[in-house]
Amino acid sequence: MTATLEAIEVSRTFTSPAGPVHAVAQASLAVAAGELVAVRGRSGSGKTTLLNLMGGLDTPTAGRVLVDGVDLATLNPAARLALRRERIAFVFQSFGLLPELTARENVEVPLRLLRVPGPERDDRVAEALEAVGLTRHARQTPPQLSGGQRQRVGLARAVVARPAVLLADEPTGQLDSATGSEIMSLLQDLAHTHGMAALVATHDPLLLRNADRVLGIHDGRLAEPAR
Ligand SMILES: Nc1ncnc2c1ncn2[C@@H]1O[C@H](COP(=O)(O)OP(=O)(O)OP(=O)(O)O)[C@@H](O)[C@H]1O
Repeated sequence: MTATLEAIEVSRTFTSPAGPVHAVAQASLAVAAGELVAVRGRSGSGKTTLLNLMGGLDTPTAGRVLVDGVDLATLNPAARLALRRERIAFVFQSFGLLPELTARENVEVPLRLLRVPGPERDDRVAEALEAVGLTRHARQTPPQLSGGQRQRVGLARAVVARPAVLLADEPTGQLDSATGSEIMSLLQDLAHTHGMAALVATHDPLLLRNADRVLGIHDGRLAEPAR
């Protein structure tokens, strides 16, 4: 089976006053549709850098990143932006919600960017909120929601555009461990149900039981398995 998300010998080297930093070094990985892969590593091991490369937010110094078999480096900036909007979704530790908008309106944002017509938007937002169990809270704004509920809004917003790839950077980092486990389990359900290739960075070993596969990252180098 072709992988939805693939890295081939990807490296990212930063220059710093102290010399080059090899944040990611020759990383290769493949995530299939409907699979949730966790990348586990300590602070500074290269998780965020790897996720940014996989989502086209950063460009590798060497190697290739493929989404649906398309090498991101072959796309011009407009095509890359379009691919990011249509095929890739991010979930952040800090939720990344707009505090003045309701949960419903936050989830609607990606569909507005994609110019999805109003009635279809309404249906898809309702469906996404239901998938994360937040229908009753649709009219509340983020400050009126708990941390776990906010992250559910973040997940609904991530899946509403039906992306092929879901990237989550420490999505449970701000939550207590029980709520964090619930969110991780929901992420896995969403990946399975929607057939998304999901890549999740975490340093929390408790969350790994909800991953279909776990990779370790250490000094920018991936290793498998890491249980
Ligand atoms: N823009 C940059 N310039 C220079 N060095 C950077 C830059 N971004 C990241 N690094 C370095 O690259 C390495 C990997 O950082 P990265 O943020 O990917 O780690 P991480 O595993 O996500 O850490 P954390 O769990 O703390 O978020 C670190 O040594 C970091 O200092």
